[in-house]
Amino acid sequence: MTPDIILNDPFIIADRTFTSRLMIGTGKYKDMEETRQAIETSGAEIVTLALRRTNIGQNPNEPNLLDVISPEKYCILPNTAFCYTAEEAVRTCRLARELLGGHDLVKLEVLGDEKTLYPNVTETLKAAEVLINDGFNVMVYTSDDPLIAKRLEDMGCVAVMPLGAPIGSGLGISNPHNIKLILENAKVPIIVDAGVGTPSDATLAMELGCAGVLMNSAVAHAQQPVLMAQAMRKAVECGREGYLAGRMPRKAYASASSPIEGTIS
Ligand SMILES: CC(=O)[C@@H](O)[C@H](O)COP(=O)(O)O
Repeated sequence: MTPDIILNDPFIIADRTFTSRLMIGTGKYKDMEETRQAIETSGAEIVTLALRRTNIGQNPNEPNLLDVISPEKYCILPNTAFCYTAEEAVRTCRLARELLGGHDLVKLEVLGDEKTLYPNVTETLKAAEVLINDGFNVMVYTSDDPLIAKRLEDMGCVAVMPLGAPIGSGLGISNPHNIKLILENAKVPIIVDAGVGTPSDATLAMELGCAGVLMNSAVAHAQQPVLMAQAMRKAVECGREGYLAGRMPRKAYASASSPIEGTIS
């Protein structure tokens, strides 16, 4: 039987309710079929794509990802990967809105350099302001700096997405303490985006209290992407359930598993 606490645990982004807290990218797969299978197996409902590298209708003669990942089935989240200035990111979001018939949920990422793919926070703040004023619902990729995360929330971003580690690194969550600090003051969903390498990384993010996890490389570059998609689905669910259940207190000393108190007589 599913406990009520799980049944009453909606994941809401920009007034839309989702069941899955795993969000997944579409890059780096062997082919479209593998992309389709992995995404379906992951159970993700929000699927992100880099508009600058993915054809969703800009090139009518090329295969269109939306033929495989249908907007009727998934919430498509266009992202601004490969944008290095606020201006490029804003232009990319506007193009996405046009191509997707007015869809206004976007993932903003403005990158600093090609080596680290770290967010350029100054340009991210600029772009977020323009996009919010233009009516977009902005989910924003950012550093794990708690002050910047709060500022992005206060500006009106609908979700704040601190990195776990650099995009594509698979290094896991390098600074869980910062993620905790971000979570402490957050009123919007905090989603770890980037750097997840293993299911246990995803579980940790969820156990910390994150609302969700967004990943791409850990699934697409696994030796068995579809199997990894399944593992990630379970890992995110498992971490969420563990978070809601509440961990036992840590103790400095042992405590017998069958103590006298509480013995059933
Ligand atoms: C897919 C996406 O939107 C990116 O932010 C990023 O690619 C995710 O990072 P990983 O590939 O490290 O999971």
